[in-house]
Amino acid sequence: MNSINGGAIYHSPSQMSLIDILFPGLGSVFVSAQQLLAGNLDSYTRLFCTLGIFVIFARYAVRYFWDISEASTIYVSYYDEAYDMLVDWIADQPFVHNAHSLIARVRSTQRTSNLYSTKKKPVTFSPWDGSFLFWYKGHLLVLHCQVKEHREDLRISSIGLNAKILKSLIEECREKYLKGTQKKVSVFEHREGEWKKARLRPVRPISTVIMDTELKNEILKDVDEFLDQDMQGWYAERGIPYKRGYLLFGPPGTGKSSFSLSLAGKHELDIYTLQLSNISDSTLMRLFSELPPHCIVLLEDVDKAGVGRRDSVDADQENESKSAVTLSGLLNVLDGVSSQEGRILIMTTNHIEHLDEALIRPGRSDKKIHFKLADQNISTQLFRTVFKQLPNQKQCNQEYDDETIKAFARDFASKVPDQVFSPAEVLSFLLECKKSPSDAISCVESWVAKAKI
Ligand SMILES: Nc1ncnc2c1ncn2[C@@H]1O[C@H](COP(=O)(O)OP(=O)(O)OP(=O)(O)O)[C@@H](O)[C@H]1O
Repeated sequence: MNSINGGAIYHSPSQMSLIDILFPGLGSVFVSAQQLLAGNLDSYTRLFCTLGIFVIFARYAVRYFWDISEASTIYVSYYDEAYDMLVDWIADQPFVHNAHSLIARVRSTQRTSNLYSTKKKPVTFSPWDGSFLFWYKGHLLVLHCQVKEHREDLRISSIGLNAKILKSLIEECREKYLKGTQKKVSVFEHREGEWKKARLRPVRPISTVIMDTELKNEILKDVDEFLDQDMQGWYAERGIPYKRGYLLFGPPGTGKSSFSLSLAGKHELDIYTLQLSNISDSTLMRLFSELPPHCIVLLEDVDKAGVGRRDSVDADQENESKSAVTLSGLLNVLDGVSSQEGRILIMTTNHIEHLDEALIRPGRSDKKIHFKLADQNISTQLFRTVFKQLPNQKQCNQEYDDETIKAFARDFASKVPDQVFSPAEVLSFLLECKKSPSDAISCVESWVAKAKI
């Protein structure tokens, strides 16, 4: 109900709030319009009221025009890497600062440029759950963010039926993203049955993974050959599935995961990693069918999943409660047509003896690589890795030249018993003494004595 008192117009509160709920901002437009019509405002107030009405109507008009006009749209699913590309690009756009609905993320894994940020817990903002207008190369575009069950799908629209400008935007996002992920390995994990990029890891040079040199070269050559450009055709002509499998086995801390990551970095491949202990056969099948061509699939600790030896009844029963993936489910996936061509499978285990023969036979595990505890050679190389002189870096041990470090390394290694400590343990000790190679040598015997107890 309206009432007029001394020239002022009042609306009943319930009426105004209903208008505001249905059309945010429109209530105040009505008030201003009524006051204008009543003609009881001074000239400044009238000007402000007119401008206010114009702005608010313009906002509704743009939205209305957008809705009725023909628009081109590109949809980007949360589970597609294009989502990461777009979100990474959006976070740097000026329109983010004016967005009315934002999500704050601490060191989001999607962002590429924050990887080495020195700021503690950097927060990034992205538009969230709403529609946002922005200009791109002279075109007015709208970004729609739709939140569904804690995830968000994105849509970008432009006026007109030609999607060229949208494609050009996505291409720009892709280029920026690829620049940001250079010299890094993208690690994908499964989330709710879909692959999702979980993190970016810096490429670790394969030379820093210390193992038997001959064995390392043999594996690297095998992978090089497999990934050779002509190889896909070679396999196809012979009707052999184009895939390769490696089983890395050995005690914890011997470099199996490090080797897998380095290999991915060397060949610029992404890693798709799976813990078999928390997925079902059908999810496994689906995830394998969605792998891109040319990637590394890393199945870590396969012995811990429910895929132990068939002849071990106790182990099977114990495993059944731990995992929904069955041995036959895994074998089907490894052999099946759903497995992408050109994929490299790496399985790791601390207990090769717990694995079924079927899983480790050639064709599924083409090469079995034993990662061993540290011997003299590995200890020597680890020492040299920690204390080597690097150009353009502030050195902790500038007083020692390469020859001296080599001699120290031999001395150090002679004091570390063979096949007792993992490379991870030796490395951890060396890092404690990283400022002084001579301390490493003088303290190693007492460390060995203590660590062996
Ligand atoms: N052979 C090695 N050469 C260089 N560094 C190594 C080596 N082995 C282990 N390390 C170091 O030890 C740490 C643990 O290694 P990693 O995770 O690769 O071992 P793993 O064999 O995969 O262990 P797990 O079986 O427990 O998964 C890493 O930080 C890595 O740098």
